[in-house]
Amino acid sequence: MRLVGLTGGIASGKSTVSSMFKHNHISVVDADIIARDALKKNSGGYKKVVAAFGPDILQDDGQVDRLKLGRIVFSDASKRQLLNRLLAPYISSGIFLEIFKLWIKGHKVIVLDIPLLFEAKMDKWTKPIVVVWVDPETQLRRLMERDNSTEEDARNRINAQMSLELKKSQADIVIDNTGSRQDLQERFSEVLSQVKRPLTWTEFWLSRDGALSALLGVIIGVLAGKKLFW
Ligand SMILES: CC(C)(COP(=O)(O)OP(=O)(O)OC[C@H]1O[C@@H](n2cnc3c(N)ncnc32)[C@H](O)[C@@H]1O)[C@@H](O)C(=O)NCCC(=O)NCCS
Ligand SMILES: Nc1ncnc2c1ncn2[C@@H]1O[C@H](COP(=O)(O)OP(=O)(O)OP(=O)(O)O)[C@@H](O)[C@H]1O
Repeated sequence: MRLVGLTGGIASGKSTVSSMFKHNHISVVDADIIARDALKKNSGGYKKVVAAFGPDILQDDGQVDRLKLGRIVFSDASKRQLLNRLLAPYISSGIFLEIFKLWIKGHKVIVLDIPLLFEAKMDKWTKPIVVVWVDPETQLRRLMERDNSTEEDARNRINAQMSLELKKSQADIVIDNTGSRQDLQERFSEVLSQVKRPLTWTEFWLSRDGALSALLGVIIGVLAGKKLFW
């Protein structure tokens, strides 16, 4: 099994690239969706977060007001670390559960779309690591346009993450998404062929089919050994 890490900065284009993988029938595990589930009303993560941040972060319907919580944690590093600490166990177990479900189904290449791949030290599980990079001005403009946010809010969110330059330096593959969507599509086609190249032996043994072949080999070996000795 090949676990491809897909990461980048906020609004650098991870979800756009992730949709391209899905269109090409490659499974994607989306950490943002798992993180959203971890904050759903009455879940374990929700209870811990409400206990720590107080009922002021709730909407009238009892759900977490994500905009409000976002404003708090993206402008205060210690509160952000607290939120990360509370949700991390739910997010990582959610990611591993999704990987396991796809492994059972026999998927051989799985893309992990994890914004905080490096920050959460999950990069050690993935190879290759694809970083979607964008120049700082384009990143700020796209973020403000997409979220309809002020420059201050957008800068706070960008500064809450490890620098995109550092992420780029630790990548196996960099996708520069500063240009047009057409440019991105062209670069994506090159990356897709790298991601889909044949599995290495190690990756094969880690896949469901590889593990079953190994098990079958052991069973045949044991049976053949028994026949020889009895
Ligand atoms: C603070 C929250 C409620 C804000 O929700 P909101 O709907 O406004 O944003 P959303 O969840 O869609 O995240 C948008 C982007 O923000 C960035 N981001 C999210 N959480 C963090 C964080 N803790 N630190 C740095 N960047 C973050 C990511 O690039 C993400 O793609 C939410 O982001 C959250 O619960 N974050 C903590 C969980 C987490 O770490 N998520 C990232 C998954 S690896
Ligand atoms: N090449 C491009 N040209 C123009 N707009 C783009 C391009 N790529 C992405 N966008 C737009 O930029 C915005 C950010 O992209 P996207 O949502 O894919 O980023 P992201 O990295 O997934 O963000 P987040 O970290 O918040 O999840 C979106 O509005 C998207 O439509």
